[in-house]
Amino acid sequence: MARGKRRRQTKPSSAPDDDRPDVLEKADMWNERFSKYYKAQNIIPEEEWDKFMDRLREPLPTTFRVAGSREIAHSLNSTIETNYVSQLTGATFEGETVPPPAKIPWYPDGLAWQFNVSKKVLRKQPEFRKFHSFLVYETEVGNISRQEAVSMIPPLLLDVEPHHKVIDMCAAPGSKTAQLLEALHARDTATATSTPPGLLIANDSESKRAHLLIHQSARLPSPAFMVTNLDASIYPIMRLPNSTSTTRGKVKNQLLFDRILCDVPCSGDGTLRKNIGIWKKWQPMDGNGLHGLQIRILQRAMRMLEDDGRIVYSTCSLNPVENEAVIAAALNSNPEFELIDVYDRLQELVRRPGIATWKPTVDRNIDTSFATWADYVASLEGKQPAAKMAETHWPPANAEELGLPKCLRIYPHLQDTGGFFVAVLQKKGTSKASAGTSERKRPADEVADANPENDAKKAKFDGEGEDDATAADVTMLDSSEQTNADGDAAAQPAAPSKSNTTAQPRKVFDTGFRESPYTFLSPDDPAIKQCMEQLFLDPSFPSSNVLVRSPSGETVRSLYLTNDIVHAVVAANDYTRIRLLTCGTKAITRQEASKGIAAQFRILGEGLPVVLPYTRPDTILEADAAALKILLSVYYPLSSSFGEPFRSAVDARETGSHIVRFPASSEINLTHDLLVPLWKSNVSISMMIDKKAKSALSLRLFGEDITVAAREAAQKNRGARGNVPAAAEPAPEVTAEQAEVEPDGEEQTNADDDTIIDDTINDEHSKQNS
Ligand SMILES: C[S@@+](CC[C@H](N)C(=O)[O-])C[C@H]1O[C@@H](n2cnc3c(N)ncnc32)[C@H](O)[C@@H]1O
Repeated sequence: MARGKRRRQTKPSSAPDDDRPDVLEKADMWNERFSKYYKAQNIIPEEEWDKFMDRLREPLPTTFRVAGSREIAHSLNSTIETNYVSQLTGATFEGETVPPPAKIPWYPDGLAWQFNVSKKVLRKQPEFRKFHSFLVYETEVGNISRQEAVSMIPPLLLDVEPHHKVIDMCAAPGSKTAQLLEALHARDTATATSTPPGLLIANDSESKRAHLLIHQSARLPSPAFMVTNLDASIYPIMRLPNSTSTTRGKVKNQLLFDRILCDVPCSGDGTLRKNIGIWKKWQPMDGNGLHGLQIRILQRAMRMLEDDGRIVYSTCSLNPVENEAVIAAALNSNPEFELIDVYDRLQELVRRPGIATWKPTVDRNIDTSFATWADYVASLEGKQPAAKMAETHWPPANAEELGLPKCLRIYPHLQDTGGFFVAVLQKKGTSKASAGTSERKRPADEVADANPENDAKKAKFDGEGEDDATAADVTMLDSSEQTNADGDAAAQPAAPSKSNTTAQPRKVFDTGFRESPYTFLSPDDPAIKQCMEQLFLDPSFPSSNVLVRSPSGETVRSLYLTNDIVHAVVAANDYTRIRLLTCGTKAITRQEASKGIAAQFRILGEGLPVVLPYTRPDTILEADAAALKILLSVYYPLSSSFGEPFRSAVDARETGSHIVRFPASSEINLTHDLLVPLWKSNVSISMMIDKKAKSALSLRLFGEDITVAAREAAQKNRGARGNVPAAAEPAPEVTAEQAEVEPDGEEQTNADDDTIIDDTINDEHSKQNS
């Protein structure tokens, strides 16, 4: 049976290559210090210890979440249930039954799944191989998110609503960010993106990882999204313009957040089942060393929270020093906060309560003999304590009063998951999940804190006196110390103003920051007018929220759409100070002039859901399943390849960007209308979505990949295997003129190149502390 198949075993000398990742030397899955440390913490009952350790040595099941808008998610979920689970039920491999995917019992609406098969089964068992291709392609287009089950918990407990201002303090690579973005977009339909009134800022201090967030978010384009690249422990104050401010922070017009996720960097020992290298490397001083940063990030979040807001703190570590000790220290330094009891949430999730006693080790050999910090200091007889030890590593005297059992501890042996810790915090006296901004009077201690004399003692981040982090809370970092991607400190010119833009020139704070400026176009900018005309956009198009990424806005190439609050934040803050990597969604691009066609704007594949609500409905072309099949299987079909009435409708159009609708049809398993951008050249048309999206669509609708890319890949594979190629595939009819616009995205892939089990993008802890 499958569990036995997945158990890691000593590697037999004849093990085939494709089994290697599942096979480990037994000695690699033992760490004396780990066992000694966690036995001392008494977090696992004695009678469960062996089960706990055994489960840690087993590979983690593959888990995924059905993502995207509610409508799309539910229809894809029923495809999984009806098409795949039924086919996979009773599947066998090498004489043994392989269990089909099963729903994760506690995930809302049954939208998360898990399955437990080896790579060998995925590659060689025909039904699983097909399911695997489906998962790879749907992941590529953002309809499925491969994510560890426990990692799905924090966003669920944050209860994000479309009007919330949300920040994900340590967001990369972004699996939780994607969940938060989906919650913000809960009102999206199957075809169109809503424009939520709220905002999500995803932040990560590591530049390369922060760029991953941009890649990830392209899967769910949002006008409400921003990415910043800052140290979360000293996250600067952001302002809102006077007219937009709905908040009453200590600093005038400060942007405060309704929801904050602190999924902090941690030792990651809860991911042992996935990151097996941790068995060798684990040592307790890593957790001791991260404890201070973890506290500072949480304290910073507390200062950025709206009165009735909510913070979720999480780690994938089992170590109380990174968990309860951090919560206790943060609560004691901010007594206006409390833990929320979430025991009534996600009821089928088996969890254990947080603990109020633990024993930090003062060295790597697991010396947990000191009951208190005072005992430890006394033992030093005047010598300096070890650098990594602080009083907050120990349980505080008031640990029992802090309600630490309200935290959630997830252990691998309880429900076949990774290990995880989650705590939910709010300000005292505020309701659990209240929505909107608060009219509650600020507590007296906060009013006292707002005293300018107190502020004078506050540490400064950017020299403007904007940061309200106390010196005790933060490690100071001069902006010049913040590294940019290139480590280069070349000066960036300030964004010059231009008559037709709304951007004002501002001081450049971080001269090492090399991103291009964000310039909002004036609503009557000629480029916007031209774009609205060419793309048949309705006057309701939010032309005041269109930005370009160029110093003065004169080279209008790609147009980004934002919502009002993102516009307000960009307008009121210097983008270099907040190290803004992206904001809004890239929706439209200018197609440079080519033979016979003047430069024109076109809608990007990923931008269509955002632009669609503003497109005049009478300008959308209608087509049928036969036309879709041609558009998927040929790169640049001639209009004469299509049947009527689509053919005449296309012929009647000008060259340029158009939108086509394929109505829902049970004939091809199309549960909702499908809308895609088209490009019409002089003689042909092409569908402007990337190759992977085409393959995903083809698999979903026709049960096979009929795309040119798949045929080419199959031919290449046959060639590589030295087989005589099958009869030549019909070559698409392409001329140089037809090929003037490439469908979005250049990547060409074969489902077999990519393994859902090995999704390194989502391997959130492998590099987090690098
Ligand atoms: C646990 S991972 C986050 C995983 C992410 N939330 C997800 O679900 O995909 C922690 C992240 O914190 C980032 N990080 C480390 N120190 C940081 C700091 N001082 N400020 C902000 N981010 C930090 C790391 O680069 C890493 O990406």
